[in-house]
Amino acid sequence: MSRESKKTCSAEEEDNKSFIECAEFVLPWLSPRELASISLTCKTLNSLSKSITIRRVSDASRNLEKNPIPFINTIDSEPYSYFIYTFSQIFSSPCLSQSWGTNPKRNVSSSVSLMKFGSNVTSLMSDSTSGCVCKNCSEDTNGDIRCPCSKLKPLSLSNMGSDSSELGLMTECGPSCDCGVECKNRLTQRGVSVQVRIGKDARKGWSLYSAQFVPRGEFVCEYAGELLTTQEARKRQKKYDDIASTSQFGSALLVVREHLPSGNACLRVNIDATRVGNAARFINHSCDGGNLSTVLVRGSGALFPRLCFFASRDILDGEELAFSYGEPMLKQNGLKCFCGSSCCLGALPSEET
Ligand SMILES: C[S@@+](CC[C@H](N)C(=O)[O-])C[C@H]1O[C@@H](n2cnc3c(N)ncnc32)[C@H](O)[C@@H]1O
Repeated sequence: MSRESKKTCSAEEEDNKSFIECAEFVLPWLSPRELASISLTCKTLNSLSKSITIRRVSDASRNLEKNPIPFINTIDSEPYSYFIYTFSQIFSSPCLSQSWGTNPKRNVSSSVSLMKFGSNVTSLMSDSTSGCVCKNCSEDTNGDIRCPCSKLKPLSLSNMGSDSSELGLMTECGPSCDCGVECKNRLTQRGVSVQVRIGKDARKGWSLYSAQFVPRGEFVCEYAGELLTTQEARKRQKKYDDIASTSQFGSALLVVREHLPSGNACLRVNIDATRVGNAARFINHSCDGGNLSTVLVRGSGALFPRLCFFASRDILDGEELAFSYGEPMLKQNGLKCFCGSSCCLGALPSEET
């Protein structure tokens, strides 16, 4: 090979390298449809798109959780479910975006969105004076947390129209406390705490399974998503109902009501995990209450409580995770329930939002 053609060749290689680098940066921001269409334009982009799909399938959490959360679909050809990942609740915003499937060897990660979501979470504060000044709240010999933040008086609660006794209340250190994320009184603030995987069921769609033994009482995960005003929640629910009436579509909008002991509703929290959420958006309903209990967790200085799931009994490795979406108030166009429990009522609970 002449010196001239060697030179041209290495210039081409350089061009190709920067093309791939540029594509590696841009492609993880694309939706599955955009990724599929761009993969048709050239061989290089096709193989890059395939590797991005493989990375997406291997971890729904985009490296944001301690353990990867893989998708396993043996039912049809949909490789993964596309949504924006957040490990806690965030204020809704029309223009959220997040990359997914970047090459872990390159220094292009989801950290931009993580920072964005992180600041969004801390801005959900009521005041900065109610927290503790402990440096790291510790447990006493009985296993109780020694911290003023874990001693707030519980309110009585109800969620999604269900019986008030079903929803517990916990208080933790929050954004206005001095202690850090490793504090013992921040059990529910470190993301999904057990190993899980997302599988597909022929009738229920995507479902969340435990990938380890989980003892009764253990914290599993938060129900993360967009916090909506009631007006926005009603608007979205209507849109979701319309879509569900003509196609197989599962929304993930939960309404939680917090009551005063008198029984009058005092706070309503609308969490929509349909577009932005975490692994909990894949937890299906079970008429027998499933294996998860719901607990509202209030953090000192936080404006809104967070909805968290704890194991209501021992959960075996491979078991599907489920909870009760609430009382069945059957609508004419209500979705069929396939929970398979002996007390199944045949329809999913659906409340007027
Ligand atoms: C929070 S999402 C759960 C994840 C959902 N399966 C998916 O594919 O994304 C709620 C939706 O899942 C479906 N679903 C949940 N529990 C179900 C059940 N027991 N039987 C049938 N469908 C169920 C319904 O479509 C419901 O609107």
